[in-house]
Amino acid sequence: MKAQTRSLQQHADRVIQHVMSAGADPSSSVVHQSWARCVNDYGLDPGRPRPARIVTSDVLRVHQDAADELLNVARAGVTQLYQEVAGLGYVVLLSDAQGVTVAFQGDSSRYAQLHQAGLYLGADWREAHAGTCAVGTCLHEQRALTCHHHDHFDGSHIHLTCTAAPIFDPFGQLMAVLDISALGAPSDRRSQNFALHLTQLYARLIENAYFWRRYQHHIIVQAGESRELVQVAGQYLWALDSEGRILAANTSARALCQRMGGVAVAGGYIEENTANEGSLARLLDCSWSEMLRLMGHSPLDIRALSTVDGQLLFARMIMPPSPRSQAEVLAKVSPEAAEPDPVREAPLPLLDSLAGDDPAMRRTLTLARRLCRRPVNLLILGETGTGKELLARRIHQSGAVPEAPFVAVNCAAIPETLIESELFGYEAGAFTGARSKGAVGLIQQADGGTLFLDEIGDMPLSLQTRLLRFLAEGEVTPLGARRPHYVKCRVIAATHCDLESAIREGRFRADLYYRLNGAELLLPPLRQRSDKAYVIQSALHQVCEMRGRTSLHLRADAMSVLLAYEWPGNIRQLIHALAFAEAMVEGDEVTASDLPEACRLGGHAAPAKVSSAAGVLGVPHLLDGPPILADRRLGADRSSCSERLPDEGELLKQTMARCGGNISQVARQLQISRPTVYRRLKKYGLGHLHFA
Ligand SMILES: Nc1ncnc2c1ncn2[C@@H]1O[C@H](COP(=O)(O)OP(=O)(O)OP(=O)(O)O)[C@@H](O)[C@H]1O
Repeated sequence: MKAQTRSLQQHADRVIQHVMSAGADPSSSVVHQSWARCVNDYGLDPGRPRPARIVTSDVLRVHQDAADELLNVARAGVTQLYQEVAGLGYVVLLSDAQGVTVAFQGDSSRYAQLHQAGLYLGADWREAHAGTCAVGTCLHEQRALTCHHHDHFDGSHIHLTCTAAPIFDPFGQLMAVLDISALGAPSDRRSQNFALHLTQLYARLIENAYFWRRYQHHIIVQAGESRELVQVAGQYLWALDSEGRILAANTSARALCQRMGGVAVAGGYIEENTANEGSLARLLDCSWSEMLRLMGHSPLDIRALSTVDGQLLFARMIMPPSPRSQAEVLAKVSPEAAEPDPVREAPLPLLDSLAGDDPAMRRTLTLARRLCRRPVNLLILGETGTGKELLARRIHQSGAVPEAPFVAVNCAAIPETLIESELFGYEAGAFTGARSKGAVGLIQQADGGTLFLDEIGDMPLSLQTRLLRFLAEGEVTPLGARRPHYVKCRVIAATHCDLESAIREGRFRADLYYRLNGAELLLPPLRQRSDKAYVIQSALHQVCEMRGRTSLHLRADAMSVLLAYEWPGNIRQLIHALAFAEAMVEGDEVTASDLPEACRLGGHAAPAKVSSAAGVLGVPHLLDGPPILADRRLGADRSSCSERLPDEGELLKQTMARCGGNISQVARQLQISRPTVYRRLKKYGLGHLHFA
């Protein structure tokens, strides 16, 4: 016992001595830098060993739910790795990006001992709690490492040997850490070299399995350095859209991109030649049509291609499975199995591309995919700017009749006095001010298609009753008309309001709520999405298209700012911020200083709760898609909320300068009317400046 205490004390003294003399010297080893963090940043004391922290089962479930999509593929990898190393006394842990062990395999006869050592399901291995350790330090360093015996900071871990490797998502964000640990091992750390290789190998295996699953409905190009092995071990993976643009890449492929032509993969995400303008053709020195010709017919067609810097690669292309060819195969086995479920089987890229790996979004999109061709009304819930209207449009476009009308109505933007005539239409002379020929209502215009009722929570009670009648009976009687019209359309309603409290407070009819709510689709706020990097790249792509840019990419510092910001105005605000940066940037590389001040200062504003037809916060509201129909008809100015916003004047000035003072061009670029350009020039005192 005494000897053990003495050994712990010696370890603690050694750690402290080292931290005192070398501090956080960046040239020191990974382990020593971690020791310095433990003392200086986390206030840990090596002389006071801490018991392992195992989170409660409720907390564990939350972590496991969040990692659900990864766990579905990773569990098999954990089990297989365990089978390889169990005989050598190792256990296997998979921890999430917060350091909590979400999957575990170990010798059940030693569970008590393993539990005490923290080698257990639910163990929290963050550096800030556990000190220097393989999982925690790997999370910090984002690279594979071994933490052997006295490398550990905490004296209670010095008998362990642990090796961990990071698992990244297809955008380079760290998702999880795979670890193998043993309670005892030879003192020579070289005994762990093999463990390091094996853990890295399995981390890549899990990462790639996740990639394949995530992009199973996309074109995938797989490449490797050996023709014989490419099918089983082609280490480079790219997911592509139908134009050959890179949507995502695995770790090896991202590293290859980085090496080539100055393509930066800062922070792990794909930039420049890839996600934006970027096509695989620019990396592989072969046109997209040529690639399709050579490899597009069968995954067995393996072709030798050269990278633009001359490296020889063998590649094959895997097309997304087509429901028809699957049906043909199935028909040979069992005729009834050949009946395809058109919704579940068909790839629906319009829906799928709305999200990366965020579990909440994937759940929403799975539901949307199942329901898009079924005649059910849908209710979309989410804060302002989270993409409710876009999701509604994509559901419509993925439906059975995409060419049918999609009619969008913003219930909050239409004055109460006009909403009835706008929705239901009116006969000639139905009321004072009515057009002489009457007008077809918006509901009738949606016949055969989709009626999108945005901000349904703001619909006046009297109108709710009429809407309910339409939903129940399919009848629309225009004002002043004697006979009803029969209209068949799907209704998708959306709101940021809590409709259940509105019902309790008598502001919303419960029966209407149930009629509208065939299924509920939840859109998480951007700040909670784990696929922020994906959304940022999609938004950047959108801005490039709107502005006619062929290449624009984000430098690492800009990406860090965008990832760290809270986005109270959600994706709409993000798009405005990127549009602002596009106007500010010199050249093709957006840096942090090109972004609006609100983002750079790292504002952590409260989430937007209020109803607002325009976006809120920080950046002007200039770039929405086509204004919704009801707004257009009523001439509503959706950008009116932006009057308060600080960066609008600067953006206007920049755009004026870029367009040489051509007002029509400025109006087009900012997607506002010419009178609004003049109004804003006056407002910001820019009217007197000459931009030509
Ligand atoms: N997944 C996405 N990827 C890229 N852009 C998106 C995505 N979702 C939404 N957007 C863009 O964000 C902006 C806001 O989206 P949208 O108008 O659909 O939000 P909303 O929730 O309906 O907003 P509001 O509640 O204010 O009506 C649009 O420009 C839209 O194109």
